[in-house]
Amino acid sequence: MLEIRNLRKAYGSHIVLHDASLTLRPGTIHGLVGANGAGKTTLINCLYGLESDFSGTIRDTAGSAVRERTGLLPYEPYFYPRLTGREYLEFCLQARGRPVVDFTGWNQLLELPLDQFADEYSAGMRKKLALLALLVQQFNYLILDEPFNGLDLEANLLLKEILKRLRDRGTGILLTSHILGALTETSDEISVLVGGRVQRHYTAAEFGTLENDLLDSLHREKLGLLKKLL
Ligand SMILES: Nc1ncnc2c1ncn2[C@@H]1O[C@H](COP(=O)(O)OP(=O)(O)OP(=O)(O)O)[C@@H](O)[C@H]1O
Repeated sequence: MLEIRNLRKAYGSHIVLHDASLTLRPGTIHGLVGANGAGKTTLINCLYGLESDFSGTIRDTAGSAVRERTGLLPYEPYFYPRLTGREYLEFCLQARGRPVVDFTGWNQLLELPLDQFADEYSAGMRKKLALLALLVQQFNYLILDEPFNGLDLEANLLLKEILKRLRDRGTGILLTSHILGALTETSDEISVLVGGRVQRHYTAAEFGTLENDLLDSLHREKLGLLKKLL
């Protein structure tokens, strides 16, 4: 399991995460929702070791460093200039000391022009390439920051199916999305980040309540304001 306990992270005087706790279990898809700026990416970056200077505990209960058995899809994947898609994939594997594998099978699904420069890919293609680099590595855990964002309809459907199959094979997947349907269709549990804390945790049986809770707060606050404006 990956465990986050009482995570507190501030940028200067701005406290982003106050006391966030979350567990990612093997064989589970765990959705993380929260408003823009709620701290989802910050939480992910702390979990993956991209941020330091936080308090609380973050650990892989198997005893290894989180990064060793975990792959990260960042919100905006970065590619070195003048590196083809294929070279990027090879680079990712070699950087982790893994053998270079044949990408053909996975790329029949994702259909990327692997011999073009990755920094010239469209936004959706960039996301697919970063995903492909994770899929060929067989991680125990995946952390996916907005994986559906920018993907076309077919790739969206495909990704949902890929995630479910990985989950069924034992992978623990933490994913963020602003598309509630994408989360409720794929996740086994969803945590809601509000005010720097996991305000509530919903099991799949409670997803109907989650939608109602979100709609309720929208109706109470923003739709009331909108009525005054329009
Ligand atoms: N490097 C940084 N320096 C200063 N403040 C930062 C930094 N990174 C994030 N923040 C602030 O932390 C807060 C949380 O940002 P974060 O990107 O984690 O939110 P998020 O929930 O992922 O948002 P979104 O849904 O818009 O992607 C924001 O107020 C943001 O301005």
